[in-house]
Amino acid sequence: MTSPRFAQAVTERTLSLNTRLCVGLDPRLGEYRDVAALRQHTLDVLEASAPYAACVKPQLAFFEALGLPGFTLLEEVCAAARTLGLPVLLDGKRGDIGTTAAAYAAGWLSGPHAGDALTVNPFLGFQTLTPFVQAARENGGAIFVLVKTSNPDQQDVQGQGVSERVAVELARLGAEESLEPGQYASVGAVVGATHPADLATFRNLMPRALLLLPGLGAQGAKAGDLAGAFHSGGTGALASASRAVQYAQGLDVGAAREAAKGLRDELNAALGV
Ligand SMILES: O=C(O)c1cc(=O)[nH]c(=O)n1[C@@H]1O[C@H](COP(=O)(O)O)[C@@H](O)[C@H]1O
Repeated sequence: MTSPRFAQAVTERTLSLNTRLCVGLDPRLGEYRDVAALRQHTLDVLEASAPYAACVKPQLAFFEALGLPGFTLLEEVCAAARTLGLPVLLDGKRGDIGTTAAAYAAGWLSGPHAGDALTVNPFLGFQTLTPFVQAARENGGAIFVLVKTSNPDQQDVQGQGVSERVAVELARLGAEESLEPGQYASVGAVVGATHPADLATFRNLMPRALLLLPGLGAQGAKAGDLAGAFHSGGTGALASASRAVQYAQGLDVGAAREAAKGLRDELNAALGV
């Protein structure tokens, strides 16, 4: 097992740049006149928001929807992020049985389009997480497993204690890793920023997991409500916004930069850091 490089890089960036913001890239073809314009704007938003971001989270669905040009753009985004020093968390929410899970893990955590981390769906059972956990640990990468998603109807499937059961399993996986104080495991968790009342509970259930908190901005979550997800000093969680940055004011890249800066500042103000 190598040291959890992704978690470490994010934490170092959080502390050195004083930011807990994850910038999501969800490039929607309908916003642009063509793929070339989408490509340029996506790369411009990445560069403009990078100084305020602890990591970047490309949503694979929007790249896959473009076909081959989408995969080319994804490679460009990953390369640009690395140049900017930004860790890349691919949002794919993958999950499947046995060898298929292994193929997803190989593809997205070590293949040609790989990121540093990947979101993973645990619905098929805890054993199906194993190839993802192994790949993350072998590469020093990370996975972020869905615990309680940001959408209101998550309750249909994730209610009745299911989210808590997943959290307990992720805590068990995290405890397998030998970590220095202040380090986070290669197994993280997704907990919607739209559930502020539950954040402290999940923080306590998974003390060594980095928490990804999507839903900031467009889904109504407020930076001021997220303190329960963080450890003292403002580490341990990443609040994520996609549309609220990328399309803050249409395709205005300056507005995207200001939106990222504003969210970073609001998060810091709420945490007193
Ligand atoms: O894993 C995610 O990032 C994720 C989990 C979740 O519970 N809710 C959620 O919205 N997301 C993703 O985060 C992004 C949210 O986009 P905005 O609502 O525009 O910020 C989308 O790419 C979603 O797929």
